[in-house]
Amino acid sequence: MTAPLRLGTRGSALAMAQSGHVAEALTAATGRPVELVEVVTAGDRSTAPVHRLGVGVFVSALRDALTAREIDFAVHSYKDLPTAGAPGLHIAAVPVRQDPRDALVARDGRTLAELPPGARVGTGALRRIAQLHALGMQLEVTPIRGNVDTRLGRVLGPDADLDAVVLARAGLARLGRTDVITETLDPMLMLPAPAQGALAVECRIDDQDLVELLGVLDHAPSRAAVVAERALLATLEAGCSAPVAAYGELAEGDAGEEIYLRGAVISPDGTRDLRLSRTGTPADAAEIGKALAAELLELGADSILGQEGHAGPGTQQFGSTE
Ligand SMILES: NCc1[nH]cc(CCC(=O)O)c1CC(=O)O
Repeated sequence: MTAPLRLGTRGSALAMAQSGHVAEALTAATGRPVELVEVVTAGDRSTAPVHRLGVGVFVSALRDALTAREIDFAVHSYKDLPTAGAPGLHIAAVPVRQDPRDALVARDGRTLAELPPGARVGTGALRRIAQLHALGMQLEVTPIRGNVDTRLGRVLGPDADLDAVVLARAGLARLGRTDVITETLDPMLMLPAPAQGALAVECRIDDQDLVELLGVLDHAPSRAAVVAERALLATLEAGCSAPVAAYGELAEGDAGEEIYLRGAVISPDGTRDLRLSRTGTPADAAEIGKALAAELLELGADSILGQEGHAGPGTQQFGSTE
């Protein structure tokens, strides 16, 4: 019998759920047993605000464990990965992406349009804060953090102090909690984070057999969309905490399969809101992302990103939460 493959994971409910799904899918496709190995990250041990720690702390402990050969592969929420890759490591698969849209969980079953002026809406990500302000609804946007249950408790719990929270639909779906969603937000109102809803399955690049084995989980359309969205983010030299949104959709066009990429850069107070889109073939995903970012820069995206909250090139791993 072959030894089980060691899948390193954080211990949070969300991380365990998505690692468990990937483990099951891999065993189903290849017959190889997989065991989950919990890796405790500095981010899990600390209660400091994530914008001070940076989401990089969640990722780097897993990458250290990979490099040290303590685990064979790891599953990350793709949107939490810094745009710079890790030396010696390789993203062997981008599995089928979940619905990348954001979700509203509001009291009394309300939709976004039903929230009155002054309604208190909690969210951690600058990208969401900026887009909520840009709606011009006089929402009182409150920064929150914590795991999914903690955030939901701010609206649904006995000590609820908020009227609504906005969080990724994919996270709720992986935890089996889509029942609490009162509205899945249209990307016209709330464009998702680059790579939201996608996972990255990473291993050592010199582990040739494993690179190939994990490849069975790769979903080409999901990878193309993520490549386009992340190329946009990287070209803007923005990190996963910046008020940058991107969403690539694949559809059958006149000239075969096409990718429709939308991108946005919004000032945290919502007063400046640049949105553009671009179409091309999935094979050109990275070029589409770069070109769209270049257009946004021509319109002044860099002056928005220079404002508060932009980590800047080289320091993106210390950005705040998305
Ligand atoms: N850093 C938070 C984070 N990272 C990944 C997800 C789940 C969604 C996804 O995988 O994109 C979440 C929660 C959220 O944004 O509400």
